[in-house]
Amino acid sequence: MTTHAAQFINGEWLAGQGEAFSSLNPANNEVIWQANSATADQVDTAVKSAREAFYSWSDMAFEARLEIVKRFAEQLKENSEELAIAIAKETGKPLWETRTEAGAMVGKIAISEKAYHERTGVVENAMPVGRAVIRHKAHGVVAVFGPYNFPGHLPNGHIVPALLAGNTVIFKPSELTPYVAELTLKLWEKAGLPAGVINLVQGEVETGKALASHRGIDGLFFTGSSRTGHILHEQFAGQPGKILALEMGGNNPLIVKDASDTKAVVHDIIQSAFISSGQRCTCARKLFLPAGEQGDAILEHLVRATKAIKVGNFDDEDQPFMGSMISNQAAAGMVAAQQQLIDLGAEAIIELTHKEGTGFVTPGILECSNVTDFPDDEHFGPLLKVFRYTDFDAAIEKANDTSFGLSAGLLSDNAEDYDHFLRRIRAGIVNFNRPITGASSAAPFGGIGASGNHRASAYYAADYCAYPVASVELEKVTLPGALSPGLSID
Ligand SMILES: NC(=O)C1=CN([C@@H]2O[C@H](COP(=O)(O)OP(=O)(O)OC[C@H]3O[C@@H](n4cnc5c(N)ncnc54)[C@H](O)[C@@H]3O)[C@@H](O)[C@H]2O)C=CC1
Ligand SMILES: O=C(O)CCC(=O)N[C@@H](CCC(=O)O)C(=O)O
Repeated sequence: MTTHAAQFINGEWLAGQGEAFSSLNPANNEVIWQANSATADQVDTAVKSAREAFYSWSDMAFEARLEIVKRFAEQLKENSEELAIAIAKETGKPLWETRTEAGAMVGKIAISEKAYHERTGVVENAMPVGRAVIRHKAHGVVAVFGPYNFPGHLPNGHIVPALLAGNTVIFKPSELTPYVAELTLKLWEKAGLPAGVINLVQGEVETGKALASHRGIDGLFFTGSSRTGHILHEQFAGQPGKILALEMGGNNPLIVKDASDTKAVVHDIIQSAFISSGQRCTCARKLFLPAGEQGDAILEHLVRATKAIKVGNFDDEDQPFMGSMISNQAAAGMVAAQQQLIDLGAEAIIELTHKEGTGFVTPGILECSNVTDFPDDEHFGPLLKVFRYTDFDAAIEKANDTSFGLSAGLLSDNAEDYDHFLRRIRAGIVNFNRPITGASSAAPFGGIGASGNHRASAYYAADYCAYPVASVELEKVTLPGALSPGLSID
């Protein structure tokens, strides 16, 4: 495969002037995309073109911006199958799942329009003299960083609200999913977005560093690992004028207590732990099961159902539940993580296995109740750690024993247990009798602790895409009826 013009800067597709890099289909290592990365100079040009486009874009009426964003939604709909296939090829996720990702990208437009009005609209309040008006203004030029696991939907969740609010954007996708990013930008281009309003800089970490450290950006919206998020947070220290929104990983607990429908419990555990081959930030990593017969029965059933999970190619006619992980390296990392836990005293109830040289793994379950020195790491793959408990409060305490705080769930027939759980558990997403993956775009999406910096995305993305401006206004300069004591204006 030859290299090609993969940088979209000021409305033009340009060849990168940096190192070449490529994207592989993780199921068979076929090269599906190859190009040269953007250099720091090219990132600089992209920032300048976004700055130049800012006034004309932000001065446009909201409805005019919305019209273009809606044309993008039309493009997404017309090209949804091509996009779903691209996501599947590049990430390894099965087509049934990537079709929902393409659908979520379309859904994001109406939700972001609603959120713009409801969270950042114009509000007027009468005052004794004049009126108080709240408006919101775009920050300016913002950088969007995306992860590989939802290469379409998650960057889109920053880009759409950012553009609607009037910002101009420089998008740096994951270096593992450049192909999906390129296709998405081509749809923005077809939608007629003016030159410079969105720019794409492709590359590996060096390109990301050049963009994140560029003095010309007014903000950075990041979805990715906690490790990178923390680096960015340090880098942004001492720059209070720049907005930084961090959506990072999790080490998410799911507790089962007195739930009578074992099949439903097992279903919700599997959906929570193994969907997307465990590569969702919301995936359950720790499962708390009651000690005793009830927990034994659930575990037995879970083991049976997990062993029956179909793993396969994204385009298999008989669709698998799990596709390949993002890369051979990520898959090998899961085997290493499993071994580390076993060395610490965990027992493999089902061993996670890796088809070497590919991203394919089978799901694993580890019994970890006796591991004392448990690492607080996000293992971003299909490896579920089981803990048995006798006391509900002790289980909640252990569930909270993490620096992360993204998602958490309770499966129970007892609503009072949920009330208690909701009060005690520390997470931004807390579910009851539902899987802890599959969050709604119509709700805020974000975590606390090492999972985020209190700037939730999805429905609340509008909040970090604009700043509020408070004005006290009167049609004409008018002398007040009563002057302040000690004043005489003759
Ligand atoms: N909370 C949330 O909304 C979500 C969080 N995630 C998290 O994302 C992670 C998986 O995504 P990855 O692509 O592996 O994340 P990552 O942190 O490796 O990369 C994310 C982006 O940051 C860039 N980057 C990496 N190092 C950088 C640096 N030093 N300076 C500037 N840019 C840099 C990458 O090139 C990429 O564009 C998981 O930890 C997952 O939990 C994924 C989806 C949703
Ligand atoms: O961003 C949104 O519109 C809603 C959040 C969302 O879609 N979350 C997904 C995937 C995020 C991840 O875990 O990587 C989910 O909760 O399953």
